[in-house]
Amino acid sequence: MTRISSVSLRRVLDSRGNATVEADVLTDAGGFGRAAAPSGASTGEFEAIELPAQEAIANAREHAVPRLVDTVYAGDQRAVDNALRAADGTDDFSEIGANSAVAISMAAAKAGADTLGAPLYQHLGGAFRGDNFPIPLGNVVGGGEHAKDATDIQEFLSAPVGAPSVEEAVFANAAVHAAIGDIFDERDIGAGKGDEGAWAPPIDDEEAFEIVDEAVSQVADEVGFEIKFGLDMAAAEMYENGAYQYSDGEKSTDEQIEYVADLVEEYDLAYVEDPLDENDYEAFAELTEQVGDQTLICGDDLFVTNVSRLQDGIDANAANSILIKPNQIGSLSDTFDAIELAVENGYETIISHRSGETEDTTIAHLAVATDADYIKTGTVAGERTAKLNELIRIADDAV
Ligand SMILES: C=C(OP(=O)(O)O)C(=O)O
Ligand SMILES: [Mg+2]
Repeated sequence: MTRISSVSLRRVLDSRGNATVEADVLTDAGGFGRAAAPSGASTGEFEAIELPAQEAIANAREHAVPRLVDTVYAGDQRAVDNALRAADGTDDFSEIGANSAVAISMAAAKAGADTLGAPLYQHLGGAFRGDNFPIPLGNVVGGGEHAKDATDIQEFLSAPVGAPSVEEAVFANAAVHAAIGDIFDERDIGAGKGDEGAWAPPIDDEEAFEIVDEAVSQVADEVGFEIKFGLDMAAAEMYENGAYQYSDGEKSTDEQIEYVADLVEEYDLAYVEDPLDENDYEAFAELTEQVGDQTLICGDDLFVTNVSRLQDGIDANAANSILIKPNQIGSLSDTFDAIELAVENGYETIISHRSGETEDTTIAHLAVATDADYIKTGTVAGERTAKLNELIRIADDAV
């Protein structure tokens, strides 16, 4: 039986050294699941609410745990998530915290899988999943909200689109990261690392483009398959007083559209996330019209894994892909609903980590379970390699 027999919550560290919520769920039959909530730094305005960890834990213990224990079956994910929604009573999980909600939701899924003796990706995705793997987008250079005194653009992402296997793709991204480190050494550029393990160099975006382009071509030649790159511009963070604020001046919305369209052409970008402000569906639609047949225009802060915001985007023809972050919406059921709506409407899906992470590997399983096109989960750093290594294990039938 997958009936939940206990839910324990505790405060643990995330990769930035902040407190986050970890949940353990046990079932009558001895099934066990553990999951922890990640945390964003460049969060979207419309995300579900993350409460301070202790407050989220106290509120979830009072309101959510009694509704789950001895009542709900961990194998019935909708019932788990409906109980969390009912316990919370708000649209944005501001009562029990999206951090408690998502940790419990993911831990219950793992407990359900464990009770059934199935890997998580199979419990979530069914018997026919496990043969297709997402392309990992690997953050290799970055700045923005993730590192001070580095690039304006938040993330430069290696995209090994021609890799014959997920394992080779993961190693290609690590090789691009290493090649960039070598180029910095040659140019005497001292670079630290940002929150996600990407290089955080004190250079302008133009030089970063040149270096990433060189590293990607060099590694592609070495490995013998195509590697492109992409960006997370996190433009909502730059948008102030009606314009996009760069270190060397500001750009109007029209100038930003032109700038991004030119970058797509010049560097043959595979992917551009949040190139425009999170409230500007119209500008997203204009850019998608211009370059959407050449690249992925992805909504992260724009859609926040929320079906209603995604539906608005579909209606406006804004973007052609969606970033999926379970903690932006607070439950796996809501996450699946967003993925389903995206797929039905021809939007590609990119399952994503947050800048604050733990060793939790749920998103690797989620990507395989939903046959996602891409996964964005870093390149190096233990909390990132935890997910990448889990993908390699899934491909090797070793989970
Ligand atoms: C992973 C990201 O960063 P954060 O978690 O800080 O929102 C992102 O913006 O896509
Ligand atoms: Mg983003």
